[in-house]
Amino acid sequence: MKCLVDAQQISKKYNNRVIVKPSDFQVNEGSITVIEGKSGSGKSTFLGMLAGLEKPTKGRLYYQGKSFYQLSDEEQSDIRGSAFGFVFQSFQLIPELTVRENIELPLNFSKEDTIWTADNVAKELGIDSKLEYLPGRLSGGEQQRVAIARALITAPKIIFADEPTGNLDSKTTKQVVELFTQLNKKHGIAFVIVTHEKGLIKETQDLYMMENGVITGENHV
Ligand SMILES: Nc1ncnc2c1ncn2[C@@H]1O[C@H](COP(=O)(O)OP(=O)(O)OP(=O)(O)O)[C@@H](O)[C@H]1O
Repeated sequence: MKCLVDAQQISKKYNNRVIVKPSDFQVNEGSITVIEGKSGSGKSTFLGMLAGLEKPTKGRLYYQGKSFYQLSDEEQSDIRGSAFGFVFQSFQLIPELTVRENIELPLNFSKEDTIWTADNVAKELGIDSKLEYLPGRLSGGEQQRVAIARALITAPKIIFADEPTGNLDSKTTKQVVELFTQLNKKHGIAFVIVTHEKGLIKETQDLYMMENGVITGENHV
């Protein structure tokens, strides 16, 4: 299995407070990785470091063999824009833009060609009838599907999801989880999901726990 992201002894401190202790971590092509932990355990910070959004205080992060945080800002944004997709708890859709415009936003930041269009990605996620709506008219579950469509449109290798079901009821949570596993199986997209919910994804082989900035669990490299 090919390793996409290889973190070596990454750690984070804020004002001398250790938020994430030095950790090694790998994300493999086509894998589903889940990191469970309580609020404040350091999950979002850890995910941000893996996703190239937050520079570790110490340690190295390699993306396909390149030392990510030693690349130029432009090279870093190119990788984030083309190879990574992001899904957040609060959806982070732009209320003034239509669903179609929200989905197409990342295309402005990606240099790579993509196989997806707003139409076919929306169809895949069952929101094709909502493309011309503003996000405010959609339910929470539908809004998260729009956010997933937006993450998908650049055909990323990895989608990083920070509490993606945190604002959803249990039925919608199940649907979103099914969608992730379906996208993983069908398109080989890797997912890294942080959550406070235990047992969110049963299919995962890569389950970790985060507690007080320490990550535990077995990495199936
Ligand atoms: N930019 C920052 N400056 C200072 N402290 C920060 C910063 N970002 C995070 N922290 C602190 O780091 C700790 C871990 O935060 P983090 O968001 O990573 O945890 P989490 O497990 O994702 O929690 P939650 O699920 O509540 O978001 C918290 O105590 C938080 O206050």
